[in-house]
Amino acid sequence: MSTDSRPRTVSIPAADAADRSDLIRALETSLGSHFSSDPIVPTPSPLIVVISGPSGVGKDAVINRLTELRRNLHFVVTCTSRAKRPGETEGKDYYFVTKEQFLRMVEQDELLEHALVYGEYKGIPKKQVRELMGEGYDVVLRVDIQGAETLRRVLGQKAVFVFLTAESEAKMVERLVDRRTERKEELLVRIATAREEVKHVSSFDYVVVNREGELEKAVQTVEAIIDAEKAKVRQRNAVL
Ligand SMILES: Nc1ncnc2c1ncn2[C@@H]1O[C@H](COP(=O)(O)OP(=O)(O)OP(=O)(O)O)[C@@H](O)[C@H]1O
Repeated sequence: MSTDSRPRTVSIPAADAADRSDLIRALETSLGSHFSSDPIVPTPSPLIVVISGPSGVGKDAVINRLTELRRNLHFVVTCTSRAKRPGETEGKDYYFVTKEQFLRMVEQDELLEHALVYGEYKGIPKKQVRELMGEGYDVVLRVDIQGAETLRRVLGQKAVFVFLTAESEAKMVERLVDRRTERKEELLVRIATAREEVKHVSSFDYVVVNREGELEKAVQTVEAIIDAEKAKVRQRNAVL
């Protein structure tokens, strides 16, 4: 590569008639340096996407589809002390641990956030987030509203916070009921909690409505948010 950056007087061939590489070479010579193929802006930093919202709005459904579509996005599997539901897989949906194992992780400061939710512990292992981001992956964290508030305190603007909601309370309840994974007492608590939780939307960066039968559209909106975040001049640069 030439180090002499002084412009030279060269004759530049006519743009409409000249051979393409002759023209480029003459432009380079005239400007005193080669045209660099290096990226003009650095590769965007790995992103932490926090997806939250009331029970039954479709967080799992959105995240499952999102990670199918975006190879560079990894779901950070939460640890929980609750029992496995039918169809759930260890290490894919959750890491299922005993209460004692969970409390040991808390003691050893291994969790980014943790909470007691409907009588069971849930928490996000720091190690997994660090390792994935170290390998250049974007990560998606799935937390309830309480967890999102804790993460906002811990991470501030280092992560992007997305509030997912159904289009109405009625739709949200229908989804929860149709899922048939909660007993009636649990349903009551989840619905009462959801009524309070929707009031917290203002502390999020984005809100996405997951309308009945329109899961793909909700997923596309979250993808658009990630793309916009990647195009930001000032990146969030999360370092844990
Ligand atoms: N857009 C949609 N239209 C219709 N059904 C949906 C839509 N999105 C999700 N569902 C269904 O609604 C139910 C609840 O969704 P999901 O389990 O993903 O919610 P969640 O927010 O993860 O709930 P929780 O916090 O209680 O685990 C599931 O049976 C899911 O398949």
